[in-house]
Amino acid sequence: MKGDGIPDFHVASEVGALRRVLLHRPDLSLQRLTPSNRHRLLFDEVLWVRRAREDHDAFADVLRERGTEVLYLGDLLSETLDDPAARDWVLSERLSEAQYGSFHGELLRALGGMESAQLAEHLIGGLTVAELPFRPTGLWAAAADETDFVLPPLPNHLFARDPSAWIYGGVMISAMAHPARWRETVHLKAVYRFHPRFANADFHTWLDGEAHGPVASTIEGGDVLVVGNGTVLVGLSERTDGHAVDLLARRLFEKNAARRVIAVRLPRVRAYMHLDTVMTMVDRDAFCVFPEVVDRMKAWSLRPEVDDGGALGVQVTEESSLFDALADALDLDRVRVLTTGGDQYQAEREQWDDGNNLLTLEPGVVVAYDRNVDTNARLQRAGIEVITIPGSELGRGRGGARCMSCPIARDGL
Ligand SMILES: NC(=O)NCCC[C@H](N)C(=O)O
Repeated sequence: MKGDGIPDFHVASEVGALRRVLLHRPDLSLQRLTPSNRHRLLFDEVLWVRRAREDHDAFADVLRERGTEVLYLGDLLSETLDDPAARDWVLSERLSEAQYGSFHGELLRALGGMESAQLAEHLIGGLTVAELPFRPTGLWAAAADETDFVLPPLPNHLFARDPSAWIYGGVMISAMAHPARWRETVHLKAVYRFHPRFANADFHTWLDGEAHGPVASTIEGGDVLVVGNGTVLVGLSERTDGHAVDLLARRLFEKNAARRVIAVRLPRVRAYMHLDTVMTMVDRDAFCVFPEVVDRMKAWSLRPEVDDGGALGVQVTEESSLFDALADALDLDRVRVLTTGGDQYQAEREQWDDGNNLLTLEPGVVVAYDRNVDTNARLQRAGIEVITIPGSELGRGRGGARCMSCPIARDGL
């Protein structure tokens, strides 16, 4: 708890005043995105990085002007690496002997000797053969070009929402679905375990980024909405499956952090990779949704259930209406459903450009990309204050204001 009386780490809702948020400023990793590697790295286009950085700074300014403390992952990781134990842990997680065989030891020594800021920059931004301070040996090195990556760039750190998510009094480290994003969670784990700001703080770790059980299952933060009042809404999507949600629900129920998890099933396609690409909460009683997908989603409620032997289980009940279930969970008569703007073509375009992916700063105040004019106008007509930021560069990796932010302290409803 800081002097402002707000818990450092507690996210009690989707729309209560946003107090602290984690962002990642566009960096070296995006400079290494090319037409030939962008698909593997889950981007649809390359970015004009300088402009993306300016636009991202404008986003951070909006947050600060509204009283939100902005933390940057690059800074936190660099500060974390000042601790020798943290540095050893990160390097041992990132570099296995199996992967780097012939020059593993030399690489460990080279990275271990870097300044923290430089090491953080390369862990996120990648390291090329040309940047190695030694001549690597072995077949891989003999066959590699100077521009090949020894450490791959991780441009999707821009989308801070996904590798970890704060849910009530704890954090979920995601089990990421795509190899291009697997390594991100090492950095988040290191920060939450070792950084002085987090290391001695009192919070739960709901999931630790492991593969869950015999069937490897995955979950990402973009699928998790902390709707409040003891409820969490989770998407079963291209990235998140039911095993991980079952486990998350059980962990939340064990600590009485939540009473209900509502799960919805999305089509498994890239345009709707996470729930927050088609649905975000914008006010105490309102959601902004892409109806073509959301209207067809099946929904289930998960609640804690204690058996005769006293063991905690999870009871699953199918819901007939997602929005009735949400109204019930939020103690409302009904919720308002605000849809993507424009005709059918424009709505599909605006969904693709993250028109529904809004970051709510307080009830009824959202940050949105400027380009989604029809959706933004519709929100304004419904009484929502829309603060716009430029989206033409930042949106090229398919993420909006919500995707680019990881709230770590937020008030309740
Ligand atoms: N929550 C989100 O929807 N995040 C957007 C992630 C975009 C990133 N390029 C990805 O494909 O994982």
